[in-house]
Amino acid sequence: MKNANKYTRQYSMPPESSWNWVKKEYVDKAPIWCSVDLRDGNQALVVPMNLEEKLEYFQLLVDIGFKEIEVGFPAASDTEFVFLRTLIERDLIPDDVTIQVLTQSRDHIIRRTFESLMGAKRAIVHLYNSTSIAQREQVFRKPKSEIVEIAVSGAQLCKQLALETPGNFMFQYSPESFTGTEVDFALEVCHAVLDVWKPTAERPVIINLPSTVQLSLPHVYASQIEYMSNHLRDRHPVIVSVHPHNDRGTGVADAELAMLAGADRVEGTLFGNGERTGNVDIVTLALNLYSHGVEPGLDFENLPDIQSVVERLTKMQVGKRHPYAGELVFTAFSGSHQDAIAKGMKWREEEEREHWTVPYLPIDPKDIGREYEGDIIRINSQSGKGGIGYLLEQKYGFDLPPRMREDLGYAVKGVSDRLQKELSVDEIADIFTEEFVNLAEPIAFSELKADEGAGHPTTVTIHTHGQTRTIKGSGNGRLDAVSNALQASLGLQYTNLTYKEHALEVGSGSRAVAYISIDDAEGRTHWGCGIDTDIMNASIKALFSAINRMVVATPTFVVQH
Ligand SMILES: CC(=O)SCCNC(=O)CCNC(=O)[C@H](O)C(C)(C)COP(=O)(O)OP(=O)(O)OC[C@H]1O[C@@H](n2cnc3c(N)ncnc32)[C@H](O)[C@@H]1OP(=O)(O)O
Ligand SMILES: CC(C)C(=O)C(=O)O
Ligand SMILES: [Mg+2]
Repeated sequence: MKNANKYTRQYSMPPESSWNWVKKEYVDKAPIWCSVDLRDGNQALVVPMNLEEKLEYFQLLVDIGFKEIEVGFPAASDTEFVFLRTLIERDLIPDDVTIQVLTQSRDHIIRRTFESLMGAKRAIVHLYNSTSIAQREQVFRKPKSEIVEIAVSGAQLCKQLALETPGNFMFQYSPESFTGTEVDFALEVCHAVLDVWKPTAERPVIINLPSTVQLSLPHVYASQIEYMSNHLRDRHPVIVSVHPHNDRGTGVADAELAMLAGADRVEGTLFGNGERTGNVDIVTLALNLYSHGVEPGLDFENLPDIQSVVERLTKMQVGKRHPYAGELVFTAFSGSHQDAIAKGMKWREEEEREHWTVPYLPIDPKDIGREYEGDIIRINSQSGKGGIGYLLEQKYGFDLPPRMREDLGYAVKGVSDRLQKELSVDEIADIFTEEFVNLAEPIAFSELKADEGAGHPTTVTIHTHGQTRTIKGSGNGRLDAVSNALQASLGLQYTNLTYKEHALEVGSGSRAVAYISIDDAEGRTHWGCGIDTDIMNASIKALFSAINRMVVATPTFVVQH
């Protein structure tokens, strides 16, 4: 990059820092949440929401549990004005929800804002003007004293109109572009406004300190917030609020560190919609708290439904890697992650632990309405036996022996690699069936007859090379007898027969499944699986499957006729 010297840092550290927030390990209580989706989010949409869409969005925010909702900038347009009038006239604002409206510090805009509030039982009137060096120099072209005057005159008019308008009004002031403002000057403007509004315990004032544009690392913002919180005269009737944006990609960090530094309240939007790179994402903030065992006070138990409503109304898409909500954020494709997740889930079931500690999954996806199947483990050519076996067990009930999982794993990865695509559980089950289950080529099992006498004498009917044959054998059990008959009659050579069986509880009808491995003359292991309503037939089919895999893998072998 040739032009780095074109840029310089545009923020200032506060005159002093106590750094007390650094010593706090985590945020131990939820802040007061304020949604600004309907204002900051809406003003940044290519096509802002219409009346019906705003009404639906408002209801969504109420259902999630927001108690403070900035419903718009009523002086900005007819749609904004009519929306607020509709909320008031149709009595759509629940008693425990306070609406908030934004206004510039300009006479006619403040007056229009109060007109829009006629009949509201309660509201927060949010007044702002820009205070940063850049805005003072370039936009307003005014000295500090005149910037203070803009804020003070607006605050005075708000106070006067609040007295003249029926309803219960609370005030909020934002030194907009706070992060580009000298912190002491921001403090001076806020004090001037507070001197007009005179907050009390019964009627507190909100001082909102936005990172209108993120200019610094998050610890700088936290230090600025801490300084403001510590130096506001008469701090207690003041609610310190933050309003982070996300220009440097650290909106969440800004909000979290600001809470450690003394912020009582956070303004943000669902999934971070908002100007440029967006406002801070309240979903992420709330679920970050939740993942530390702190009740966030907002209900995201059905996040996928909330997301689809937001996407439909805003016509914006939530990214696939977006924290908590993105399609892929609980998904492990890679083998070692899948293996650890599968083992962690099993361990959790066995140990019955209270706290969630499954590797790679910061929270239980089920808590926010996500499914395990199709959400957590997905299979491509980077996947491993652990994940593949886990999926097959979860959906189809096959509890494969570990070494057989390995063989299946290679078969599945091979298909995914060849086709260059992800495979579904059903496709994995098809590969498993095709490659390992009830294989009947070149040797098919037909019938078993238990003969009389010691040593489990057995007659087996088989089909091979278009012929039906009857072969006999005996052994230390029925399966051993069948195996001996096959080895003696067909010239097969193998050793080390291993065996596992279980009932197949998934799916209709009760069936048994058996897994068998054999080692051929060169020491290679071949696995087979058999499924049948009868456990003995299942084992024999598993043996035939293993033998058939061995025969197919040994092109030089000829079945004796
Ligand atoms: C960081 C934020 O998100 S702040 C919120 C921003 N949101 C919006 O602006 C969305 C809604 N806004 C609008 O629809 C329009 O801006 C309106 C209707 C409010 C006002 O429209 P207009 O008066 O036509 O235009 P505009 O907003 O460009 O006004 C600019 C003037 O207001 C002044 N101004 C801007 N903001 C403020 C403020 N907060 N307080 C006082 N004066 C302000 C500017 O200095 C400029 O003054 P000038 O006329 O002397 O040059
Ligand atoms: C109006 C203010 C609070 C704002 O949206 C911002 O500064 O980002
Ligand atoms: Mg904003």
